[in-house]
Amino acid sequence: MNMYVPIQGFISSFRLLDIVDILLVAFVLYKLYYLICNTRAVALIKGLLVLGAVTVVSKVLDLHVINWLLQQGMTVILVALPVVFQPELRRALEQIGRGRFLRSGQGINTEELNRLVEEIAAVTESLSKTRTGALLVFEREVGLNDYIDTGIFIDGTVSRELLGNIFIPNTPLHDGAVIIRENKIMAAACLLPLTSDRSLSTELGTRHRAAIGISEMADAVVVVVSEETGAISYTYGGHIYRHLEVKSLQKILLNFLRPAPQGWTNIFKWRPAK
Ligand SMILES: Nc1ncnc2c1ncn2[C@@H]1O[C@H](COP(=O)(O)OP(=O)(O)OP(=O)(O)O)[C@@H](O)[C@H]1O
Repeated sequence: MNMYVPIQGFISSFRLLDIVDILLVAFVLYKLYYLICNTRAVALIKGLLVLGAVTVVSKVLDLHVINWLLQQGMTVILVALPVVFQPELRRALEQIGRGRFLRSGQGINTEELNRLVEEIAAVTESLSKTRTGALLVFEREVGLNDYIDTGIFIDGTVSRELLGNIFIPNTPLHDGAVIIRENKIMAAACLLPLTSDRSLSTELGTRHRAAIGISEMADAVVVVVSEETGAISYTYGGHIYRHLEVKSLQKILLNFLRPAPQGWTNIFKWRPAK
């Protein structure tokens, strides 16, 4: 039998639409990768891959009992997934619903971004020196209107003076978080969800737990200044990165908030901020 016949058959039946089909699947997989990278879901996927590999090996070796147990376990895991990963699923659906899944552009230009980051660096440095507690949430693709609604609406351009004023202790706006959208302070004194992660250091109180909590629910990047130590930290994807220098914070913010390249041609060149 000629072994090239199936390949020839495959090539001759290949249509232009199949290329479109493959490109679409590649695009959706790429976007899904962006949604889950730097989240808890990565560890889960690794776990599922290991379980899948063990299931295949047990099937090949005819280990009936182990194979049966693994298959039953898989069913339970698949049913439990939507419950455990409700925040991630909600985030994914929100992005699709807001049309962001297909959008690569953001509303802030490089000049505005540089100014924003300068202002944030200046105010963070001064808050850190005076040991004034602060919580700054930078909205990215996932909308934070639910949390903006819990605070006091401001809608003012970001400046070191305005932010410095907001966080003066014992004033009405200092308690809670400031939420920033592009280069606007949308609201202050916002209430954020606390993380339920029990493995966190006991040094971290509610301010830091709120910063981690919101970063689990959305793709926001959050800057925290500790009232107790003046230490600067940021959170993203449910992780906290502590004791930052102002210079590193500037680089991190530039990276996270930089405008994405515009247009379809650049969509595959774009990389999620790490
Ligand atoms: N759910 C929340 N959402 C927004 N802000 C919160 C929330 N819970 C607490 N905060 C802020 O954190 C402050 C309390 O900080 P706390 O001392 O418990 O935290 P911490 O992580 O130890 O921070 P610090 O190092 O600054 O003391 C509150 O006054 C309030 O401003």
